[in-house]
Amino acid sequence: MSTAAASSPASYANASVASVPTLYERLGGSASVEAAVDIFYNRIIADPELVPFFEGIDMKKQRRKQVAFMTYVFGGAGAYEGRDLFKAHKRLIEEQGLKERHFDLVAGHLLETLRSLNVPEDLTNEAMAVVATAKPIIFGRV
Ligand code: HEM
Repeated sequence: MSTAAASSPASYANASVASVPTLYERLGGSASVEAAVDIFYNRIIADPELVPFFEGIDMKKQRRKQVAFMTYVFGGAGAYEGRDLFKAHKRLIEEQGLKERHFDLVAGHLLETLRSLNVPEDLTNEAMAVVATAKPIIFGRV
């Protein structure tokens, strides 16, 4: 019954890759990630505890960098060309008092953003688990 192609390991692997969409695809692709990043930064700059860190930062560029980063970590792109997250936040830690507490506030804004977009809870949890992996990197614990 089975053809040579169907039973060959290579075609079997390809078929399974094609049928498992990435988190990026399941979230809705570029339009959804861009919408989420937009709301996310609007929330951050409206938060009095967080806005001081973004003083003097070009928010248009920042949004673009965050879209690129999230696209990558959610599986939508093969490469991330931005700065290493430890280096990108080093100045904030050393000179502006960035603490893990601020990270938790930022993560909370992402959670509320995804909820406000009615992203299903299982996808939201998956996205939050990916973002949590950034914490030890930013604070130099890896
Ligand atoms: C959820 C965790 C976080 C992620 C995934 C993240 C991601 C990023 C990325 C991708 C960049 C751009 C890197 C580049 O220049 O190529 C960046 C820069 C930056 N992030 Fe974060 N970040 C996170 C947490 C935070 C927190 C907690 C703060 C402050 C409250 C913050 C403030 C900033 C600022 C101010 C910059 C610009 C730094 C500069 O250009 O000198 N980030 N972040």
